[in-house]
Amino acid sequence: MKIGEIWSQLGSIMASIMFVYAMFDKFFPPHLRRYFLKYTNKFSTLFYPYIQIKFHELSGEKLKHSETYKTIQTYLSANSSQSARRLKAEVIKDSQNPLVLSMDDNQEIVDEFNGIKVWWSANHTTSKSQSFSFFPTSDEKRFLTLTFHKRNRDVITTSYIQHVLEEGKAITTKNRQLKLYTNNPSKEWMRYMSTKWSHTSFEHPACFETLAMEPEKKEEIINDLLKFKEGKEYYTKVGKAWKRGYLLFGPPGTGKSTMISAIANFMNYDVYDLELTVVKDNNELKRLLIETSNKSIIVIEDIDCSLNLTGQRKMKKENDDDENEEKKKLVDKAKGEEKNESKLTLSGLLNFIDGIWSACGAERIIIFTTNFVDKLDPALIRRGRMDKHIEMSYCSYEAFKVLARNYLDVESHDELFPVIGKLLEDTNMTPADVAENLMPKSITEDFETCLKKLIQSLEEAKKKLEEEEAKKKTEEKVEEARLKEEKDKQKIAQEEENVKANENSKENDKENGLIH
Ligand SMILES: Nc1ncnc2c1ncn2[C@@H]1O[C@H](COP(=O)(O)OP(=O)(O)OP(=O)(O)O)[C@@H](O)[C@H]1O
Ligand SMILES: [Mg+2]
Repeated sequence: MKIGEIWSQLGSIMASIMFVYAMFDKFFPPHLRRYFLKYTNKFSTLFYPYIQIKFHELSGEKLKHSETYKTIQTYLSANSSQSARRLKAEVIKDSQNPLVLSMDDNQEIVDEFNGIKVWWSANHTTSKSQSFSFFPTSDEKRFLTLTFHKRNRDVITTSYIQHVLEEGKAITTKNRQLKLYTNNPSKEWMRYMSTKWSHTSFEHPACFETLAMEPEKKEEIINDLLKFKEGKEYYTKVGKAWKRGYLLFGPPGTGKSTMISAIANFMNYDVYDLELTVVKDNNELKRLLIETSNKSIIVIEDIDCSLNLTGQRKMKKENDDDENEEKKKLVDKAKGEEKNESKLTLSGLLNFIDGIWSACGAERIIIFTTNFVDKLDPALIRRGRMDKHIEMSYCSYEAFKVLARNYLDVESHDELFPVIGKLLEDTNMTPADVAENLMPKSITEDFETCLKKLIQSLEEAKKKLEEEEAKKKTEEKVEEARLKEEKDKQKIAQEEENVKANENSKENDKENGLIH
């Protein structure tokens, strides 16, 4: 018989005694009751070498649902679905696995930690509500009981419980359905909602395995993310806010947005897609920031197009050395606007990134994307703000191999892969275009047809590029010839002028009698 069962039977005996005790409550004088309790307790502790800890479902004065109870339940559910005989099924909101199985009441499961055995059981007590109500409810109290030998008290109360809570939290985070938040109110009524963000579930399937880019570069990003995720102590030690900024830049279709989704899935973070063009002023930006949660990614796509932030910054700089009255007036105006926070400004955005931003949250990543990195104000993308600059480039051979595996399940092809590799070197094709060519358009298209289709596209692209280069060269030559002609003309004109000037001077000399 299991330890838990033995002691649950002993418990029933004790309960029967207590019942008898309760029945005769009225007839026992109080001092006899005290003796009875004292000796029954002594009796049980003498022979009972186990310690029990109860974790109640409802806790605190207001009987709120206990987070600890939920976390332990999550930890146990992984174990109980295999070992408990009677299970309870629950549907959990916002979870990737909405159906959660946990052990049913009075079931018991065994867990092991560093070679120590412990027993968990799910229990409940029911007592009828004494107070009058139109909707009588039975007062049911649920709790989980942890039983362990008293010789293991220290390990269990310090390390084991900590381990259970950490594991439970990790499982909750892993199973959490990610959310995609946006501040772009698509519906008019949303403008009047108290919260500035609306959300939907984030279900983008992108991941690092399917992201096409050079393996070393990918590895470097993954390592950077892992270091960030596990960097709580490090960031505290160096006195830096636990945040990291990434700048993704490159031509359209090179995978910047796909990379953001891959990062979100890898880190298990929610995504806040911040649309700056609809943010009224700096105050609204602050409010939006305060409403974001930890473990999240704040994304500003196409930062170069979002606002004319560069202009304002430049105006401010120019003021330092330029005395021009007109400019000064403009700068004062911009400063006034910043002061009143009546507009969204570059300094507002910089504050968003490293001012109050640092103080009101942890474990957050901010990502900017742009097609034109040179257009951005250096202040916006300097290290410390945007810690890592990642260039998303045209499709390389290594990136193509990832796409071929994703789209065609092909790892290599002796004949066609080298041709594609060579053509990719000679052209600038984005991973988006390569992917489009590789995608079978009908069930009759096999992988070789798709690879040949890509080769054809690459050859066309190469031809186009060569034609463009040839055209450019011809134009350059024409321009060169035009310049040469102009120069020659100028030279001839100059020479003619010189001859004329010479003749004039000779004539003058003749008139003056210097030449006979
Ligand atoms: N590096 C890549 N790896 C895998 N797929 C990619 C990659 N780049 C592009 N793609 C494919 O091309 C599509 C477009 O890519 P994506 O939207 O990520 O490009 P982008 O760089 O964000 O472009 P834009 O600058 O126009 O926003 C994606 O849906 C994806 O299927
Ligand atoms: Mg994009």
